[in-house]
Amino acid sequence: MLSLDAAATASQTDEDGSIDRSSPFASLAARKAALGITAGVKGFTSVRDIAIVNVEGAGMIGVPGIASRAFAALYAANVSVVLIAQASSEFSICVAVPGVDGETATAALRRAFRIELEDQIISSIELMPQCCILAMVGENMQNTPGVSSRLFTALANAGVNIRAIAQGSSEHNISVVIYANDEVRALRAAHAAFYLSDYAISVGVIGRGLVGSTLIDQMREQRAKLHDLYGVDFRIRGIASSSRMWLLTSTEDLDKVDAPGPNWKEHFDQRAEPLDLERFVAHVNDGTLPHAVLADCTASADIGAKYAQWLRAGVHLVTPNKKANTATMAYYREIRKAMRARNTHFFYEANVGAGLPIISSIRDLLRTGDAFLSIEGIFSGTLSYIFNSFDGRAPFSRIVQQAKELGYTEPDPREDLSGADVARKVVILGREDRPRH
Ligand SMILES: NC(=O)C1=CN([C@@H]2O[C@H](COP(=O)(O)OP(=O)(O)OC[C@H]3O[C@@H](n4cnc5c(N)ncnc54)[C@H](OP(=O)(O)O)[C@@H]3O)[C@@H](O)[C@H]2O)C=CC1
Ligand SMILES: N[C@@H](CC=O)C(=O)O
Repeated sequence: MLSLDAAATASQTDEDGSIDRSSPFASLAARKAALGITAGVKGFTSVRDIAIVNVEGAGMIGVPGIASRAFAALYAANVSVVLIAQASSEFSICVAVPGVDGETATAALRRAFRIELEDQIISSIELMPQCCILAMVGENMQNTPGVSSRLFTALANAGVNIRAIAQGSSEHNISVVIYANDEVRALRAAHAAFYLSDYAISVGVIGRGLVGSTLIDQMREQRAKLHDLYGVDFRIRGIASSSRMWLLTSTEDLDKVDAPGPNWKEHFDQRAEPLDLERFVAHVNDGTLPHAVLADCTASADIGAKYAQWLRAGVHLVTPNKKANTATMAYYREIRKAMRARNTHFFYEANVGAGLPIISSIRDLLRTGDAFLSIEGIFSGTLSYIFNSFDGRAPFSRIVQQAKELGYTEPDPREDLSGADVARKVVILGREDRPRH
């Protein structure tokens, strides 16, 4: 049994009920608890090694005695029932039992309902092994609307599928049955949703050039502040270049790894292994942290072509890379479909205007009734620099070289010089004009 209790964090509230602000990070949960933001939830517990048995059939509807016979059969087989769920349609009854008793329970129920199974009154009695129960408990949850909704949303956002739900009318315990593999991810997501712990986010950075390195440095600089203000705990768990990757464990800190060298770039040089993109993504999204984010800081179309697959696997994406958003319309739509299917996010504000909030501003305007009349702007830092700097005295190639050194150009400056980069930005903005993709 794995249990995380809010009491540990709640103890950071002073005895007189005031909030201890001496430790800004540790006191976040206590601050939230004192403000009532934890919605009366005291903690979460998981019960491992559970199997569920589902008895299903339209012929059960309105027929008295089915539940009584089912439980009598389980009692006779000496199986203890841990959780019961039945929807008001009476179409199915689901019981959770200890994993070791799953086969026995299924066989006992099949024996008890042999005739109903033959007559198709009951259509199936199925065993679903390898589950666990996540229980949310708290006396003060009673009469607090929205508690279950917050739990279910958190689990959905973490990509955790709920297989059965039970809530006693006392409202002190809401239990959900989930796949055993999702246990850690679910516990962390549930805790974070009720501010009983931090939002731990597993981050993988693909591309460690100008943008990738700057992003990593900014995350390191901002980490403490984001943790304090929002309870967000970024863990960089992987960094990749075009040929190599460095995988960190979920507790390894980028600055305190067991490797010589004063900074992460040197650690990367010493510890990176040959790139295996599939393994890289699987490592970042290995389920030990509830949320996984990939930051694609390349200009690679091959990487962009993986977005739909990754979003469908429950990984969130953030990128300055324009290739995916300017691929075929079919692929553009596929990405949006994948996001909807798994509740994943795809953020690409830096596709146009670098650090300026152009895409979000346009979306705001479109959502509040404005419409595109035309798209005009200066879309290329590289071309602006060249036009402002070229006066015939220095060779054109030197000006382009300077633009590259200043970090304005694409990895391949021909993308800027040919106008392809500008065209991509305009396509990306134009495609924002179709809210129902
Ligand atoms: N520069 C800017 O001001 C802005 C840039 N952008 C966009 O940001 C992205 C990155 O630009 P920038 O940082 O300047 O480029 P860099 O050339 O500095 O870095 C690119 C990085 O991507 C890596 N890479 C390339 N292909 C792959 C691959 N297939 N798999 C894994 N890694 C790969 C490279 O690896 P290696 O180290 O092995 O070469 C390198 O580390 C581009 O899409 C660009 O359009 C967006 C807004 C502004
Ligand atoms: N190469 C681009 C920068 C990123 O989009 C430019 O010159 O504006």
